[in-house]
Amino acid sequence: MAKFNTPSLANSAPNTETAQWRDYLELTKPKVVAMLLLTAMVGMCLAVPSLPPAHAVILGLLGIGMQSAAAAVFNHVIDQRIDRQMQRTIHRPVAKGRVGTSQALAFGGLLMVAGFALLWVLNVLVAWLTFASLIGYAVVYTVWLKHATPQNIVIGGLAGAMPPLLGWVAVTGTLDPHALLLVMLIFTWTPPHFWALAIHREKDYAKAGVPMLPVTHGVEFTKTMILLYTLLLVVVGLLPWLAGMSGLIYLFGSLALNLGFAWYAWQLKFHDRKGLAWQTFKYSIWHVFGLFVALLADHAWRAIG
Ligand code: HEM
Ligand SMILES: CC(C)=CCC/C(C)=C/CC/C(C)=C/COP(=O)(O)OP(=O)(O)O
Repeated sequence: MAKFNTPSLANSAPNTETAQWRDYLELTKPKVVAMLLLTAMVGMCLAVPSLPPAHAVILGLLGIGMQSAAAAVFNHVIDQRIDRQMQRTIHRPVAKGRVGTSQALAFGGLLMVAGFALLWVLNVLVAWLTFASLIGYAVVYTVWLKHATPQNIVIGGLAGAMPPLLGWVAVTGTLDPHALLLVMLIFTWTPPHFWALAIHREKDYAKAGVPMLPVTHGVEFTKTMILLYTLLLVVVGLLPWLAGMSGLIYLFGSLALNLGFAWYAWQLKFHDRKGLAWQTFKYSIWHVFGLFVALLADHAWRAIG
């Protein structure tokens, strides 16, 4: 059994370069947070028959965005040692020492408190649920799950899947089963999204001693899991339509996107070629974007129709 690393802040890199504002922006994982905010906004729009109130949209997106960004900053601090061991992450601001651990913690702390306060103004439920997601990603996933089990990203994926529900609660102040269907979509999407990348970067994870599925169970098994999850996604993708939450625009949009993802996964499993795992990962990002745009377009069409 291989020995896997546990996180530690020891062995910090010397602070040899000066931090720039771009380094602080990078710490927040801006593209990931932008996608999380799109899913949150779709949750807000689907929560009400017409347009959600402007103050809930503005405060909600700011608060969810700041808390997500804070979680990403804490992830950089906690992961700095493994980030230094992987080609993909070696140049990150904390790993390289351009931003010190205390500066990053202060920056993350500020975002966390400000984000929590903004959401608290909206309603207590959204403030606590968003904070729980932050803890889920920054502490439960990054500190513990990531190093404990190859199911790390399946369980930890719940935090990243929460924003549509958070957006929904920001607007209504209550939990609704329809919002859980949106969470299920991202929850099922996350394993093929990440494992495609993990196959492409398998050596990085092996070197850093992180027990990702391709490292612990091999690439072939991981490809089978990717295929199974994309097939499951085809089924889960039908639920918003079956539940009457979304109409035909969503149904056909999601079927096309989900079958496209399953096709990539099939190729990866049975007709792999150089670079296909990376292409599958890239597809997953356009896929989740398209899926939530389809939900939004469908909702808008039904609202004006
Ligand atoms: C536990 C759950 C997740 C894991 C482990 C994960 C993992 C990753 C990793 C490692 C990357 C970096 C790839 C690179 O360096 O090029 C990435 C990129 C990305 N992920 Fe995820 N992800 C998760 C959830 C999500 C969610 C929920 C979303 C949004 C709905 C998302 C959206 C993105 C986007 C947009 C990128 C591209 C970022 C860029 O190009 O800078 N991810 N993901
Ligand atoms: C409040 C709230 C909704 C919190 C969720 C925040 C958040 C940024 C979720 C995205 C998940 C993600 C990018 C995981 C990758 O982490 P990784 O450490 O495996 O990847 P890395 O090696 O690229 O850092």
